[in-house]
Amino acid sequence: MSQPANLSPSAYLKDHASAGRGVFASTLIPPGTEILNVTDPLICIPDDAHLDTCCHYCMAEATDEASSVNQAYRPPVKLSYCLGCRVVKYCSKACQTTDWKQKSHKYECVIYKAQYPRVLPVTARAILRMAKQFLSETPGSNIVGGIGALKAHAEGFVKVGGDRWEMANLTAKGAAEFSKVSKQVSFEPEFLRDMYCKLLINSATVVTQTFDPIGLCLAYQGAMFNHSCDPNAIMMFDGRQLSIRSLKEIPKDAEITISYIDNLSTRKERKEDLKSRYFFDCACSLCSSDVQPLESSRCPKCKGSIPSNTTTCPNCNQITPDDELSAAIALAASTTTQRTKRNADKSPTTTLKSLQSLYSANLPPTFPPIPQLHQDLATSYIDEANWKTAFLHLLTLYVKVYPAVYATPYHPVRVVRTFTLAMVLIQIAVDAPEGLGENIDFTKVLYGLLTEVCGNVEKSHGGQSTFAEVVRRKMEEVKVDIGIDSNWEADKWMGKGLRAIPDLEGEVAKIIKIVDEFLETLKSN
Ligand SMILES: C[S@@+](CC[C@H](N)C(=O)[O-])C[C@H]1O[C@@H](n2cnc3c(N)ncnc32)[C@H](O)[C@@H]1O
Repeated sequence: MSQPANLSPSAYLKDHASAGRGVFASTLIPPGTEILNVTDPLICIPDDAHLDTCCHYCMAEATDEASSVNQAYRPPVKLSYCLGCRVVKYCSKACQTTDWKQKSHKYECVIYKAQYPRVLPVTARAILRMAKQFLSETPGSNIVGGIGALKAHAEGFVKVGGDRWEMANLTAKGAAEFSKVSKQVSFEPEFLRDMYCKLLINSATVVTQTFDPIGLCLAYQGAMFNHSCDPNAIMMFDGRQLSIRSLKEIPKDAEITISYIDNLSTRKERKEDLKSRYFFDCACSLCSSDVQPLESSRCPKCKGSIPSNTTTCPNCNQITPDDELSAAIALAASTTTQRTKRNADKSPTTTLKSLQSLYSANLPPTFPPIPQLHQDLATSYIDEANWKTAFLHLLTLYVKVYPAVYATPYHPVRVVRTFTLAMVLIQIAVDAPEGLGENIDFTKVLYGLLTEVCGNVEKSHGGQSTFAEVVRRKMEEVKVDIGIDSNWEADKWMGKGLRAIPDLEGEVAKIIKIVDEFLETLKSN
């Protein structure tokens, strides 16, 4: 089987027993290794919500739109419309020229202009770009071979029918119709429908370095990796550059897997999601296991953890009545359904009420969707500059959730969220340090959090990444601002986490107390 050029020599492509092609380790791969790097994915474009705020080529966010973390330390980005269509924007002439010549904006521009002020949805924009690039290449080229080999699951789409199949037909028909204004080439709906199916099965959401979704990407090299709910690698983005990095040590000849979905969900939800979106029954090691760590419940008597496959507490032998447990689990499932509905009420008041109900039903902080609700609330409170409340939700995740769900301290999501926690702490220290439980030594905790982030960022994001640069600069700034005492050598504990720093024992105990008290208030409300 021919090997993609961008794949590291430590990985190889081969046919999998039950999942088509897959990528395998040709040697033992240490954690934090870059396995794939694609600087120029076939398609990488802003989604509908970010057409106005991201460069259509490099995906840079306009300065005033970027989240505070992304905005912190990079040159200001100003976007200007393409004067042809007035739909897409660029941060520089260079990006505009490359997109025009190499990425087929020259082709799209007239189509977008003809539809203006209506804007084509991201899937229609993506399939036109995909089809154009496919037809512009000579047969046998990498692009033609790459797109040709992608799974389409057309029979799956037909069989499922309903909304998804209707959407495939509608999008393809619409895009084919729009393409008729081009003097270069127009497409048949059936061809575009095939592209649409391939896009849905093989594309990924482009995220910022802090994991905020901004666009849609199709890189046939990245689409060769199969899924696991307990993946050993992760797909990341730095602008339009896609990489796949190992999350743990991967033994020689083991399959390298990424996760296609939100892993912080129950087995039932994960399996349903994978079946309906990717047409396979997940039989990964986690789905096959009797015990689902996130679905452990909490013993009402001793507060210990009860594994998901029993109702008896292994610690005190208390038996939780079956109906009590089933009611709590059903409440969690309906909260997830409600949260993921397109038009759901996402206000902090409603989210907080849901969170309080789940805690009142005696579920632990790791039970889905409790982590997601804390994250949703933290995001809303950050937007409102309500730093203290945001801090309490982020701190709960930091203390109670991340160590359980992201086993390694260098998991990129854990590192990014720890950085956000540190940034929020800075705001509190600046605005109003009093009134947060017992007085924490903000300086030490902040420096401790940043040493943790700095020590892990090489493995999580790569030392050359934009995020690593942001983190290093922030650390230098904080060192100067707080006048680091040269006797206090926190650098020694770089990357090990707050708990490992002896000087911080007292502060860590205070933090845990703050979180425990916060959870009690949520439960009793
Ligand atoms: C993005 S592609 C992955 C590469 C694919 N195996 C190939 O041959 O091109 C996604 C498709 O691969 C298959 N797949 C991925 N992970 C799988 C898994 N854990 N078990 C079974 N099939 C899987 C499914 O058919 C899914 O729709």
